[in-house]
Formats: sequence, structure tokens, C-alpha cells
Amino acid sequence: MSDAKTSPTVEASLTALAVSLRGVTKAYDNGVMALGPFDLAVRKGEFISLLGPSGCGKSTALRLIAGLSAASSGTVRMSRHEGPAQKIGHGIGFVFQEPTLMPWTSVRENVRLPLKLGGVPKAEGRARADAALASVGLADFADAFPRELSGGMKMRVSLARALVTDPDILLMDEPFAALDEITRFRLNNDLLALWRSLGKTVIFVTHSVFESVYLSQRVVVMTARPGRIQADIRIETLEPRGEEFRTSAAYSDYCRRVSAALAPSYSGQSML
Ligand SMILES: Nc1ncnc2c1ncn2[C@@H]1O[C@H](COP(=O)(O)OP(=O)(O)OP(=O)(O)O)[C@@H](O)[C@H]1O
Repeated sequence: MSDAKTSPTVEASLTALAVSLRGVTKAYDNGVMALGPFDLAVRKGEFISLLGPSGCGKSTALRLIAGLSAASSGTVRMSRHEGPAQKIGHGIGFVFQEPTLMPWTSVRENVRLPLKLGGVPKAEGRARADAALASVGLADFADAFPRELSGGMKMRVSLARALVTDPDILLMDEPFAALDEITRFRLNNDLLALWRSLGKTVIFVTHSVFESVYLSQRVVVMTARPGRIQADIRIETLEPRGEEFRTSAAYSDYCRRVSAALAPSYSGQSML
């Protein structure tokens, strides 16, 4: 994260950052200007949400951070990985909207996949997969097949697969969007508990104002495409959060503030 000319003070603040995007733009080959210029700094251990209208470039921003796609201009920087120099997955875990599990093999083997691809010996991989499954409440389902699981359980498996490499940063792209509300609330609570216990940096993409306020320490509201920062709202409340936060006046106030910040991003957009 450091430049040769960076001062010690700036260096100290940079090392506390997990991710930094400066003046980042992304134009796709078909000419679509998807993002930017976009600036974002995420501190280590922070939980932030990216919120914005459909097509504003949220997934694009995650893909740039993950290194799955290159920026057209600007800089994307990640913190140095702590631990093994060549960490599997480069210190990043990605959870997509679809669980994308292999239907022909067990839950354990699905979770073990990144370790298998990374050359981790089978016995160690199985033990780590079982530990990751236990962390998402699925210890008893390691031998099950994906078809035997509910939508929420499949998403837990997907989360376990992202955690199994012990990433520093967890990128989540609308992971709970397809789930019913009760399942979503449960997963929200379990994700917060995991975040508190594991201390990962989480960047969470959602369309939901309510979900973003419930989960995040900061809600980053994006403009319509090409996505830029419209507002960056810190959610301050007593931790740990739970159902009493969801029904509190403070929660409603934050939801109103975030909705108001989001409204201009929808102006001129057809609701059809
Ligand atoms: N590979 C690609 N090639 C061309 N255009 C793309 C590509 N991927 C995304 N786009 C376009 O870039 C814009 C931003 O897409 P992106 O998926 O990042 O938005 P999003 O905010 O995540 O949308 P949603 O909330 O609907 O998932 C859209 O107009 C999309 O059509």
C-alpha cells in the first residue's frame, strides 16, 4: 500500500486501510461507462455497504476490488496480506447473489473447492471445510448434497466457501436478495456475528436501504451510472446490533436519511 515518497504519518494511515480506490473509472469494451470517477477508502475490519440503483456499477466496483476486472483509469489498492505471502484467493473471499454450488458433490466438497484448487492436502482441506461449515451453522450438513438444502442453507454454504481460505476481505454481491425476509433477517444476524468474531473487512452490495443500515458501519450511496459517491453515511449505534436495533427510532431515522440520499440517484429513471 505504500509509495516510496509516502510520509511516515500517511504510511501509518494507509496501513490501516484494507482497500483504497482513487479516481477509478471503468468503461467496458462496448463503450458503456459503468463507474466513476469513484473514490473509496475502507478501513481494516470495517463493514460497509454499497447501495445504489440497478446498473450503477456496484458489481463492477466489487469486481475491480477483487481483481477480476481491470480499471480503465485510477488506482485500486489492497492492504498487504498478513500471513502466508501467497494466500489462496489473494486474501479475498467473494460471495455472489447465486450460491453457484456444484450439484454433483457434497456440501463439504463444495466448500473445500478453493483449497483443492490452491493445492491444500485433502485431509487438511476437509478439516478446514468442516470448520467453515460449523461457523455458518451447517456442521451437520457436510455430507448433504446441494439439492437437499433450502435457499438460505445454500447461501450459508456459499459463505462458508468464501471463508474457508481465511480471507482478509469479504466481498458480497447482493447475497441475500433472493431469500424470503425471515431467512434474510436470520442471515443478516449471523453475518454480523461472524463479522464480529472473525474481524474481516466486509464490502456488501445491496439494493435494500433497510439491509444496508442494519448491517453496516457505513452506507456508501452511489449515483446512477456511471456510479460515483453520492453520500457516505456513518451508522452509529450500540453494538452488538440485534432485533432491538431493527425496531428502534434510530434505525428508522437512518433509513430515512439513506433513502433521502438515494432519491436523486433514481431521478429521471423509469420505475417500470
Ligand atoms: N461485462 C460487461 N460488458 C459490458 N457492459 C457491462 C458488463 N458488465 C456490466 N456492464 C454494464 O455496466 C453497468 C454497471 O453494471 P453493474 O453490474 O456493475 O451494475 P450494478 O449496480 O451491480 O447493477 P445491479 O444492481 O442491477 O446488479 C450496467 O449498465 C451494465 O449493463
